[in-house]
Amino acid sequence: MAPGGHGAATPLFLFPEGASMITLPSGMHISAPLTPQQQEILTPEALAFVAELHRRFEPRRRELMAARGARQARLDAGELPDFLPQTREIREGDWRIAPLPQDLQDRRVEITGPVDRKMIINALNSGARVFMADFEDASSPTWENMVDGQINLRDAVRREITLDTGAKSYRLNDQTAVLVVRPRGWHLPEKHVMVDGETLYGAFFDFGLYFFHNAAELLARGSGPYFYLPKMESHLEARLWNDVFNHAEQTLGIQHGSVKGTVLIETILAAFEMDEILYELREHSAGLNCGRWDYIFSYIKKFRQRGDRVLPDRAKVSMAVPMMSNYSKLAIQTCHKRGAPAIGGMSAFIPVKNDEAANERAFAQVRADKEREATNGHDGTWVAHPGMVALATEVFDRLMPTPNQIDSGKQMDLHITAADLLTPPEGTVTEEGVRTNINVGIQYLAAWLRGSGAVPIHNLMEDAATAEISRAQLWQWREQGVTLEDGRTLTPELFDELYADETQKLGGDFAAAATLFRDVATRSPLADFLTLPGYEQLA
Ligand SMILES: CC(=O)SCCNC(=O)CCNC(=O)[C@H](O)C(C)(C)COP(=O)(O)OP(=O)(O)OC[C@H]1O[C@@H](n2cnc3c(N)ncnc32)[C@H](O)[C@@H]1OP(=O)(O)O
Ligand SMILES: O=CC(=O)O
Ligand SMILES: [Mg+2]
Repeated sequence: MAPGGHGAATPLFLFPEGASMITLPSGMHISAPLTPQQQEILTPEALAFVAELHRRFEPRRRELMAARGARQARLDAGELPDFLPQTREIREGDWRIAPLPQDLQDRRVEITGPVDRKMIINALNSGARVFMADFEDASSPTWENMVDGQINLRDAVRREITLDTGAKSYRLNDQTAVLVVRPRGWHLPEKHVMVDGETLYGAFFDFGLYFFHNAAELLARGSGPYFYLPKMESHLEARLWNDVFNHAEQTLGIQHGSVKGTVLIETILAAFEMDEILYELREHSAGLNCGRWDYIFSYIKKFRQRGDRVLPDRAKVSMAVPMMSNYSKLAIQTCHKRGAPAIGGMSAFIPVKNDEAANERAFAQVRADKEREATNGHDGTWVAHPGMVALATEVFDRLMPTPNQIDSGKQMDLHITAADLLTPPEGTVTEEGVRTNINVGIQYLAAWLRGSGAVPIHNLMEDAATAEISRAQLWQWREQGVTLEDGRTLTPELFDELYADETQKLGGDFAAAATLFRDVATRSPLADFLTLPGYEQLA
């Protein structure tokens, strides 16, 4: 326990200049400077709420992370995932999630983006039905990004968010997107905050602060505290979120069931527990989403030791390959059986400046992706850029004339087996694929270390999930000594040669990122997330 114990309040001296002394809840320490604006978010009451989340739920979070490790050991030993025998009754039972609130009935286009002030305003004004404000894949978790993101969201909820850059002035339109917030996943610490001598985890920090400051206000404005829940690997992890929601509602006197969570099915293990995840959250559920990029990453990570589960070049693992299409159709079927929306995923194509032909190709790729999703039965989709909102809206308006397709009957006759989810697609690994992963991974990490969590690289949106694919593929290909399309084996020596060539092309500015990237792409055992060693280096 930290000095002061539970009984006494802990004083904190703040810096830089102009900062005052605030009182922290007993047992809490913050090792970061706070601006006066940040103190409006990190109030003693809000921090006490967050500390209580830690005290109640941290032991279970830790157990669940240990369970992930134990499961990985079984997968490394050759076990394959399957639907759980012990939850058969839930899968076969006749139940539905609680009715959706009015403003989550029609989610045909959702824009995502970091919690940056300008981008929040642009996203809310973009014409999308929903904006997912992201503390996760799209954000580098610097202290400033995380705390200033809370300031920005508080102002957005109250429609007081503005920005004047000198060049341009930003204000909210009369009609704006519904706000949904994605807190960090269960695995990511918030190293600047300690409670009773233990590190606080990002999920408690992000959820707790947003809920504390905004839940009542959102409800008073006819919306609610809505969340996207990332990177879960089991229904027990969903149960923990549900218990956090119950506790948060009770503590602040918010009506039970007001919180709505949309779970990203973005791990191969969660794909086997979609019914169970919806069931755990049934009073707080707003459906599922196909987080395709982390899903691919998870497949590689979970089967890292298996030569029979090696994926081809990243660019060849599209949503059209059977394993990905089966996963998305199973999500649609599972959700619709339970009265829940099944939201599609993110095409990485973004508008291309100064190259009309490439721009047209990007739009054609996004159109094809959204048409596939709408035709299959998804109830909405994600776009990465305001320039793609109109296109995705046109596709869903054309192919989904109703607010959602929950009662469409699409995919209801489908029978997806474990093999349908697990069989890797055909395709080769090429030298170009190896080089691209090295190049993009290093460029992304360099941006991330500078505080940008989503960046355009080679005309594609790159974020933490896509970077994870790059480095996990390299790790597995090198570890397995994969045979390249040209017949060569990817030995450590060949990897070193290609790596040296790519880093030399990038130049010295990328040295720190290159060193970190090499570490997470080659060191054994494979790091669970590149953001964990990365976070140690983040200012
Ligand atoms: C795997 C997953 O988890 S997907 C979800 C997580 N990933 C994301 O959310 C990525 C979101 N997208 C982005 O961050 C950005 O679109 C990027 C980084 C890919 C490209 O950004 P930029 O290079 O700045 O794009 P560009 O220069 O074309 O932007 C034009 C305008 O649109 C704005 N814009 C671009 N993307 C977004 C967005 N997602 N939300 C809000 N505004 C946006 C820019 O801020 C800029 O505004 P301005 O004209 O007022 O200055
Ligand atoms: O979070 C989304 C993903 O694709 O990963
Ligand atoms: Mg993701």
